[in-house]
Amino acid sequence: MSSAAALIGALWRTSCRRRLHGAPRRSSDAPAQRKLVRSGEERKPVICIEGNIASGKTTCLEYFSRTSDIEVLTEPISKWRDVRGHNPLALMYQDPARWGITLQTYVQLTMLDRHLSAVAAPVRMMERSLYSAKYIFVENLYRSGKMPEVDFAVLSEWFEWITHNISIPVDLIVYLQTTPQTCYERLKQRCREEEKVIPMEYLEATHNLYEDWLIKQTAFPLPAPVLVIPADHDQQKMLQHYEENRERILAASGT
Ligand SMILES: Nc1ncnc2c1ncn2[C@@H]1O[C@H](COP(=O)(O)OP(=O)(O)O)[C@@H](O)[C@H]1O
Ligand SMILES: Cc1cn([C@H]2C[C@H](O)[C@@H](COP(=O)(O)O)O2)c(=O)[nH]c1=O
Repeated sequence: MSSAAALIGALWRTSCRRRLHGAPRRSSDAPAQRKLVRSGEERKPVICIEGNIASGKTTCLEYFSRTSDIEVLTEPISKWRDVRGHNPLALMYQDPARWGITLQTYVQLTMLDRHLSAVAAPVRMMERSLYSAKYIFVENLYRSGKMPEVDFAVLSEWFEWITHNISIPVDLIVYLQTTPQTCYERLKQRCREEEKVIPMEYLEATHNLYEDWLIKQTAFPLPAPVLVIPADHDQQKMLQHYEENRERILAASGT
């Protein structure tokens, strides 16, 4: 893993970010805490694009990559479909109780690697995050009874160790808010082989978890403020929405 190597020689530092009065608790709010950070690098703003499966995240990232000096990191889905000749994504959809832990362990590793990789441009935009992998997908497998408790416990221990000991800065979450119906239609249109078995109920469950996390803000800590962009519209209208929100997105990221 390229970025894991970046941790070698990492420094311990004291994180002193304070919580705004009345703001929802964020996962970075722990009292002054020593965390591993990448050494010798200027910290650049990180924006995570979040949203349900097939909500339009990749399309949004493509648009920004064409029109701004932004480094775009899409999800490492090609790795989830091929790790040394195995396809943990397909295996998980075929038998979630058996392979959910396998996929989610690998997702956690590859998302961590994304967060820790060197940032080339002034701003980074990345698709999803270590946080949504845990709060949406692991949580969904567990709550739906498809992940054994012991697998959930091991993944949770890993997640908590990582987030307590490694600095994973996120400056803004952009939530592409769709209905599950919209995602279902776009999913069918995209026609990814592994996802042909996904029923509407699955998209409803992941949608509800996203809403609890990012809209109601009741489920899990927020790693950053949230900007909501309604995303049920056609592509043309979505590009307009991105344009209207460009300054807010870049301002919120501190540029
Ligand atoms: N606003 C939109 N209206 C209709 N189809 C869309 C829209 N945005 C994306 N799509 C299509 O929906 C599918 C899923 O979009 P994608 O950007 O891959 O979503 P995600 O990355 O969130 O899974 C793709 O086939 C894409 O071309
Ligand atoms: C993060 C994450 C993703 N998945 C699955 C869900 C989808 O089938 C793909 C991602 O596709 P998207 O169109 O980019 O949403 O990966 C998963 O099962 N577990 C995860 O943690």
